[in-house]
Amino acid sequence: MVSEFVRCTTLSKSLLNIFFSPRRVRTPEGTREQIKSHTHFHQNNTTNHTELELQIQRRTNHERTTTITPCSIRFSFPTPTRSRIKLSYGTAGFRADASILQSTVFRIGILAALRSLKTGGAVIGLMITASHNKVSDNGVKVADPAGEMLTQDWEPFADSVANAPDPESLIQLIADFAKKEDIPLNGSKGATVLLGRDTRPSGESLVEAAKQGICSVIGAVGIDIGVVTTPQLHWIVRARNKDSKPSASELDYFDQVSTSFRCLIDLIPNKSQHGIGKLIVDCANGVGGEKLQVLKQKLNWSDVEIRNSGEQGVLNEQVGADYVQKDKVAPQGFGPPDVGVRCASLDGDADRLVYFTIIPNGNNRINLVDGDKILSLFALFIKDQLSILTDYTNEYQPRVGVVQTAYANGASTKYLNQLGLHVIFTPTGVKYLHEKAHEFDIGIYFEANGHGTILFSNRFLRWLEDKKSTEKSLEKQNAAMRLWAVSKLINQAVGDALSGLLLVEAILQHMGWSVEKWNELYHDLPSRQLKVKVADRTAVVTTNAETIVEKPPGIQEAITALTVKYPQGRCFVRPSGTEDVVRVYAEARTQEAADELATSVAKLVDQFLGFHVGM
Ligand SMILES: CC(=O)N[C@H]1[C@@H](OP(=O)(O)O)O[C@H](CO)[C@@H](O)[C@@H]1O
Ligand SMILES: [Mg+2]
Repeated sequence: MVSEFVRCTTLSKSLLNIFFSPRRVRTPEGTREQIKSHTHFHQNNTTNHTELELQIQRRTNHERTTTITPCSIRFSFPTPTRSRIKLSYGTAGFRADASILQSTVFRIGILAALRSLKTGGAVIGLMITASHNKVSDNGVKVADPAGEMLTQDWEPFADSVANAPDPESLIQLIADFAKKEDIPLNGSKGATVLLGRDTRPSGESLVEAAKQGICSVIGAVGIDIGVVTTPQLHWIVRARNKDSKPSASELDYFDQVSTSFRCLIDLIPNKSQHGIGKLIVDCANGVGGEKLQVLKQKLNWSDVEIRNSGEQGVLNEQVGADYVQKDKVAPQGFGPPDVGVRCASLDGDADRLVYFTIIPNGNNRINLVDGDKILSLFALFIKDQLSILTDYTNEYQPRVGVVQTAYANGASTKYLNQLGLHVIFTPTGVKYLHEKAHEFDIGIYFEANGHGTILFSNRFLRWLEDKKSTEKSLEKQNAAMRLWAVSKLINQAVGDALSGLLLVEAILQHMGWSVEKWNELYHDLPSRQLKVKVADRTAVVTTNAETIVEKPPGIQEAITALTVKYPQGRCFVRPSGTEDVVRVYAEARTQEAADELATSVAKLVDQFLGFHVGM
C-alpha cells in the first residue's frame, strides 16, 4: 500500500474538499481516485496537529488495463484551538476575548458558506466585531440575505459548531446538518460570503480565519470588504440580494444616505429660520469616525465636529454610546467648553446612537437623550407626515407600530401611548424587536441604549410611490416625498448610528428644534442599571418580555415586595445575553429611590444565586 503525507498549513480547502467533494476524483495525471473507507483522526498533542487518514483506491488506466492501487493519504493540520469556555450565539453573535476566537471564527466561516448554499447562493454577511466591548474582545456574527440577523433557526447549529470538541465531531456535525437541511456540498452550487470588520487590531487575523472556513466549503468564496461599520455590512448584503445590486458597495451606501438626507433638508419649509447650530460627535475611537468623515465631506457639512475618531484614544474606553448611556457621564474629550452644544455618541461599531448635552458645572454629568427619545422623535415626525397624507376617508390606513423592551423608560412608553401609538414589548435583543417591527406597515423600534431603526413594508412603499406622483396637493406630495426619503435614509437591515444621526439632524432642522426642546418631549423617570455576577446566569428564567422571573422560585415575589415600596417603582432582572452576568434595572420617582431599589434587588439576586454584587 502506498502512503502519502500532506502537511496542510491549516484545516482548509484541500482537506475539506476531499470530504465534501464527490467521492470520485480525477487527478491531473489521468488517474481516478475513489475514497474507500472512513477517516481516521489522530490528535498529536506534541506537535499540536491533527492527523487525518483517508483510504483511497487509485485506478490508473494504461493501454486498456486498469491498475488499482490501494493507498492512504495522511493529512496533518494545526488543531484549531477551542477554548473550554462554552460559547453561545446569544443576542449578538459570539463574543469573547479575541485570543480564543480563531477557531470559532473559522467554524462560523463554514456556517456562513453553508447558509449561502442553503439560501440558493444568496450573499451572506460575516462581521467581525465586539461592538461596545473592550478592545481586547472580538466577536463574529452572521447576516442573512435580507441583511438581517442570522435566522434564529440556525442558532442552535451555530452553538454546536462553535462548541464541537474536536475536528472529527465538527466535520460530523456539518455533514449531518447539511444532510438534514439538504445543503448541496458537492460544489454544484456557488456560495458567497461578504466579510467586514471593525477597527479592532485582532480583526484582520480573524477575517483570515473566517476566509479559511468559507473556502473549506467547495464552491464558496469570501469577499473581504475591509473595515466597515456593522450596519454598512448588513446594508451591502441586503442591497446585493434584495435590491438586485450585485456589486453594491460602501460607496452606494454613502450615496444613498447622503442623497436622501439632502432630499429631507430640501423639503424643509422656511429653511432659513431653522438653523440649529453645531453638532459634536463622539465616535468611541471606533470605525464610525472615518465613516462620518466621509459623510461630512460628501454633504459639505461644516457644522459637525468629529471627536474620538480613534487616532489617539482606546476603543470604547470611557467613550462611546454604551458608556455615555449606562454611566450618564460625558465621554473623554468632552468638557465645560461644550456646554450648550448638541452632542452625540456612537458605539464602537456604529450601530448605536445617543445624544446628550453637558450640564453646566455638573462635574461631567450630562442630560442624556437616549434611544427612547430618538424613537419618540422619529415616531412624532412619521405621525405628522402621515396625518398630512391620510385622513379617515382613505381606504388604506397604514398600521404604525412602536416596539420597545423592558429597558425603555416608563415615561417614554407613556408619551408614545399618549400620541395614540400602538406600543409592543419584546425581550431584549434587536432580533426580537426587528422581527416584531416587521408586522407593521411602519414599524419603529429602539432599545434604550440607542440601537434601532424604522422598517417599511413593501405595501406601504408601493402606496407611497403612487402618492408621490398622483397627489395633487403640494403639501401631501411633500409629505409623501419625506416619508420616501426616510425609507431610503434609515437602514432597513439593522439599527445604524450614522443614518440614524442624519435622520435626527434632518428632523430637528425640519422642526427648528434645539436638543433641549427635543429633550422636553417628556421627562425620564430616574433609573439605575446594575450587574450581578452569579454562579450560573441561566438559572434565571423570565417571562412576559423579561419583566417577570419564573425561576428560581420565590425571587419574583421578593422583587415585587421591594418594588411596591417605591412610588412609580418598576424593577426587573434578567440574564444578560452577551455577558456572564444578571442585569438589574430599576426605575422610581427619584434617583435615590431608583438607586436604592436596584441595589436591594441586586443583593437579592446575589442571595438567591450569586457570589458577589458589583457595578
Ligand atoms: C441592557 C442592554 O443594554 N442590553 C444590551 C446587551 O444585551 P444583554 O443581553 O443585556 O447583554 O447587548 C445587546 C447586543 O448589543 C443589546 O441588544 C442589548 O440591548
Ligand atoms: Mg454595536
